[in-house]
Amino acid sequence: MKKARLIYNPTSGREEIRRLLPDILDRLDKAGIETSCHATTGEGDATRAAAEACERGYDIIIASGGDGTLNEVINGMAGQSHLPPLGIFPLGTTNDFARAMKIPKRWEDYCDLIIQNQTRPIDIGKVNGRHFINIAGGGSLTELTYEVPSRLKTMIGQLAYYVKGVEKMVNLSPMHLVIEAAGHDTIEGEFMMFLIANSNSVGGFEKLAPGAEIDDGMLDVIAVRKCNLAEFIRLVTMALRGDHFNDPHVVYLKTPRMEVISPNHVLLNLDGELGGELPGVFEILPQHLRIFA
Ligand SMILES: Nc1ncnc2c1ncn2[C@@H]1O[C@H](COP(=O)(O)OP(=O)(O)OP(=O)(O)O)[C@@H](O)[C@H]1O
Repeated sequence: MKKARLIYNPTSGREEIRRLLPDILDRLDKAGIETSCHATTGEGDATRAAAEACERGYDIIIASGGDGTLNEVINGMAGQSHLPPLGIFPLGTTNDFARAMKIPKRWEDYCDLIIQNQTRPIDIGKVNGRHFINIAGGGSLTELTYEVPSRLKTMIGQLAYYVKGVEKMVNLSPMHLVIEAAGHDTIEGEFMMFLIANSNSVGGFEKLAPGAEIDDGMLDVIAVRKCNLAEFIRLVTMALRGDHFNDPHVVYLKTPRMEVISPNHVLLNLDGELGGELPGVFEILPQHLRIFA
C-alpha cells in the first residue's frame, strides 16, 4: 500500500474541497493509496506540512488549493532529500500552473493519473531562498494578486482580479532596473513591470510566454519598458494574442540565471504571493520535482 499526504486549503476558490474530499480519499484508497489529510490553517502552514511529509517519507504528496497553496507546498518540498512526486487538485480561484500542465479538470480523471503513476519532471524557480513553480514578477501591476481579499475571491472568483487590475493600471508607475542575465548583455532602464515565467500560462494569458517549457532548465523573462497607460493597455491586448514580442517596449530573453537590481523599492510576486523584494538573483533548479500530469 502506498501512503499519500493530501495538503488542502479549505478556503481556496469556492471551497469545493470540503464536498469532494470523501470521494477523492475513497477512490485513492480503493486503488491502494492510503491517504491522510492536512487542512491548512493559514499562511505558511502548507510549507510546514509539505516539509514534514517529505521528512516522514510519504510516497506521494498532493496539494489542493490555488496557486498560493501550490507555491507554499513546493517551498516545503524543494531541497528535501526525499522528494515524492506531487499531485495537484486545482481548486483555487487562479490555477495557472495546473492549466499550463493541462491537469484534468475532473477530479476522477486526476485521481486516475495518480493511480497510474504518470509523472513528468519539472523545473522550479528560485529567488533569494524562496521558490516559485509558475511565475515571478515585480512592478506595481503584479502586486494586484495579493491585494485581492480572499473573501472577494470566494464571492466573485476571477472577476475580483479584473476589478483590482483596472484600479492598479490607472496608477502605474515605472521603476529603474538593471538586469544581468547569464548569456546576455546588461539591460538597464525604466520599466513598468517584469515577469519571469517557468510555464507558459500566466494570469490567464496563455500566449504570454509561449516558448516557456516547464522542463527546459530556462527562465523566460518578459520586461515592459516605460510607456503610457494607452500604450500599456494596447500591449495587454496584444499579449492576449501573443503579438507582444514585436513591440519595442517588450524585452524578451531566456536564461538559467539572472540578477535584477533597482534603486526603487520593488516587491516580488512569486506565484501570486508576496515574495520579498529586489535585489534578487533568479535561478532555475532543472527538473527538480516530479508532478502527476
Ligand atoms: N485555513 C486558512 N484560512 C485562511 N487562509 C488560508 C488558510 N489556509 C491557507 N490560507 C492561505 O490562503 C492563501 C491563498 O490560497 P490559494 O492560493 O489556495 O487559493 P485562493 O485564495 O482561492 O486563490 P488563488 O488561487 O487566487 O491564490 C495561501 O497562500 C495561504 O496562505
